[in-house]
Amino acid sequence: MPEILNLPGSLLLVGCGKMGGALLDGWLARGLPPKDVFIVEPFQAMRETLAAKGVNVCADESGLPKDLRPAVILLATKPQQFSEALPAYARFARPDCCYLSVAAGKTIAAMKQLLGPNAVVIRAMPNTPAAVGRGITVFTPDANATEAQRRISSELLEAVGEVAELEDEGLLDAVTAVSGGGPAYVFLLIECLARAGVEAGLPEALAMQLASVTVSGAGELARLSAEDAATLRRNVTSPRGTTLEALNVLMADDGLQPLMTRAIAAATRRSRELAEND
Ligand SMILES: NC(=O)C1=CN([C@@H]2O[C@H](COP(=O)(O)OP(=O)(O)OC[C@H]3O[C@@H](n4cnc5c(N)ncnc54)[C@H](O)[C@@H]3O)[C@@H](O)[C@H]2O)C=CC1
Ligand SMILES: O=C(O)[C@@H]1CCC=N1
Repeated sequence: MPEILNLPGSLLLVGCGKMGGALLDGWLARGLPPKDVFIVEPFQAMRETLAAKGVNVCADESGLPKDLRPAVILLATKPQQFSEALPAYARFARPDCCYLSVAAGKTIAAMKQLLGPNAVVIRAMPNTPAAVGRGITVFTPDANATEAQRRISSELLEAVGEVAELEDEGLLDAVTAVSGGGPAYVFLLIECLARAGVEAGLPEALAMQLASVTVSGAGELARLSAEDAATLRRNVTSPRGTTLEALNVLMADDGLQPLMTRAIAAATRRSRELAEND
């Protein structure tokens, strides 16, 4: 795990909802000192929860210390809140400060329009398993980001999971569809598997336990095994056995693949739309 205690300044979080909170929890669990974290969060109940973690919290930008010099500013409001929220943070735009955005769709160019042309912006797409150190983030740095800023951003993100850097920012819309939203599809799979179990006669609590433990166990096996997903699937599928009957349904021409392809195309399209419109 990389050392994240050596940020050359404080960390400012703008918006600490589900994604900002997942990253924060991951960083705090990995030793980021709460006193070095400043958070702007308008939702009062959330501020109270955050204050209990020992971080510095305020309701808007005017509550930040005047001499604050953040090394990294995490932008984690909804994309629809960017036009209103970001201009207040333009004053931090200096070569030694980078803005790390996790917003779906919002391009580096669009953010620089709100933060000023000299702002160093890194566009990232993480996912909520970051909260338990098992996220995956893909990021694209602004052309003006220094090597040190790329490294700091990468190390922060590596502290909560795997990281890949992409030169082609245009691919981040597909990344958003696949891994940004991916946990939601997996949770839906758990829900569907459990519901189907109930419909097959199982008690609800047992069906949910079976579905949830099976999905996390299969995920862990896929992660740790030297075999690829298709081989692991075949390993479960006995000739003339039970799994084959289910897979014949799921792998039919109108089965899971065309459905998933359509779902990912729809999310990718929406991410592209968010660049311009709300
Ligand atoms: N939820 C997820 O799984 C993922 C979300 N994202 C991105 O993360 C960003 C945040 O999404 P969520 O955490 O899901 O939304 P959220 O609604 O849970 O969090 C947004 C937070 O921003 C706060 N906020 C609103 N206006 C603000 C302002 N002017 N200044 C400071 N804070 C403000 C809200 O009170 C809220 O707590 C979005 O841009 C989304 O695209 C990216 C990857 C995954
Ligand atoms: O649904 C969304 O727009 C965000 C981006 C990826 C996951 N949640």
